[in-house]
Amino acid sequence: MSTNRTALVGQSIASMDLKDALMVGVIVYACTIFGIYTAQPDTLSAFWPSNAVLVGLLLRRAHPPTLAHWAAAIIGYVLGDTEMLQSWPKTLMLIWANLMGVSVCYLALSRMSEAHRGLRNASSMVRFVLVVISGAAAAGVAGFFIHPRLYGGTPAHGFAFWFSTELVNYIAMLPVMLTMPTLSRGLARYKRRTDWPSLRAEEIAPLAAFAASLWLGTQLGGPGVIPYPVPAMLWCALTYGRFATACITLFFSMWTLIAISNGTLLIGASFDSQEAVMSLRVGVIFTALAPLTVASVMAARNALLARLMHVASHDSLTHALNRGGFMTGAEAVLATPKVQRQPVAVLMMDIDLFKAVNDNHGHAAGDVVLTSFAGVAQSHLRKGDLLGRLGGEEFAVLLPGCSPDAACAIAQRICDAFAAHPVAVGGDAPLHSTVSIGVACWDKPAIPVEAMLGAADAALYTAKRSGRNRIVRSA
Ligand SMILES: Nc1nc2c(ncn2[C@@H]2O[C@H](COP(=O)(O)OP(=O)(O)OP(=O)(O)O)[C@@H](O)[C@H]2O)c(=O)[nH]1
Repeated sequence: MSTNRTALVGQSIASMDLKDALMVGVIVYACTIFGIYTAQPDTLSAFWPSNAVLVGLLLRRAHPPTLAHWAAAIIGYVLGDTEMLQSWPKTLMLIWANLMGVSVCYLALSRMSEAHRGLRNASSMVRFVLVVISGAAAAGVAGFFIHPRLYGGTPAHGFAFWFSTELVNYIAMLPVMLTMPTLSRGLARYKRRTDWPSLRAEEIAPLAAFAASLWLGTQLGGPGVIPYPVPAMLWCALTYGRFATACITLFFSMWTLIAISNGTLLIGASFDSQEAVMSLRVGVIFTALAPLTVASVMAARNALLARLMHVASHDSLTHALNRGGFMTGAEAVLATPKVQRQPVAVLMMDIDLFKAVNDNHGHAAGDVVLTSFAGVAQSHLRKGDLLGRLGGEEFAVLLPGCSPDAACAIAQRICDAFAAHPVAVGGDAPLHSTVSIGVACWDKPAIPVEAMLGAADAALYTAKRSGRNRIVRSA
């Protein structure tokens, strides 16, 4: 039975791998065709996305690529190249050169941590640049041998040309591939209407400044116009995420190179020699590294800030909000226009005879009771409700948009569920603690949070005096 299931799982993984490999082959083929049709006759393509896209596709899989993926990629290259009716030796040499760079980049990046690969750490860009330099150098070695045979020139020129071309393609394309959110994560982020990006002036301004600086360059001309968009791109990097910045820098690189070659951007320099073209491409792409580095440092800073905010506003034992976090969160929730028009309720909850738990079973057992209670209470709350540990064994809940009847029902459910919840403490028999809850309700949030907590606390006091393990609603 289990052998059959293992065989079935194996079969389904194999069929998924095959579909996945097919997709890799199709994408490599499409990118190859794109690269070929943007090339000048009898020269290498200026923009060759296949290799960077292939590295990105292989890295973003949950599992390492199989032989089928590599075979599909090679078939994609071969089919793309046969469109050009090239000779077999030439096709094979070009594919070998492509795979040299792809395999070095893939191997180096797959050994990097997920955070570095997603350009989320302060030093990620330095590592990324070292990797793409290695990948471009591997392609350069291939160019050293095949360029003189295919396109003439010296081996050293072949190395320089392949190295610089691959460097440009990897730096322009790979950050987009590495930082692209998965479709499911991207959709999840914008599920609710309120999560959609608001078109506020401060959010549009960096992009507008970027567009304006590109336009200004076309109007003024001269060699100084290439870095005109840099301040706007840095502004974009400070405002938007890594993926948006990677897309903007890719656009900047492609726009600059294409606009110079078709005369839209007149920089007053001649690009008759291949050396001049190489110098321009590498210069443009290195300019694009600045905003990418800023976006990556910002991602690390934002993640650190989020961690610090969490630590500052949450209780480390129960992971509920601490007093400060609860008060700030409650004030923010109650200030939203929708909540201000709705009824609101506050629960004050205090674990009964908690001192006895500590005295009889030890402080560690008391901690387990506190954690269990927070878990039980949280499991009865909705997404917009707030749970806070105000101190010791005292917890509070804010229930926005909750009628008095619903608030009492929630409080009763928490009370009953905790009384029925056995708390395992070390080798001793499980403990059964109880909780007393004071409930206070308003038609709408007209008084400060402190006063709401005071009213619920008075009801809690009555619950304690009337025998504990019960809920009391404030008068
Ligand atoms: N284990 C543990 N105990 C804590 C923590 N914070 C406060 N306490 C203890 O919680 C106990 C609170 O006891 P009391 O305020 O007397 O209340 P009680 O025993 O629950 O009695 P009633 O509230 O009247 O039912 C004290 O013994 C505190 O030392 C904590 O983080 N962990």
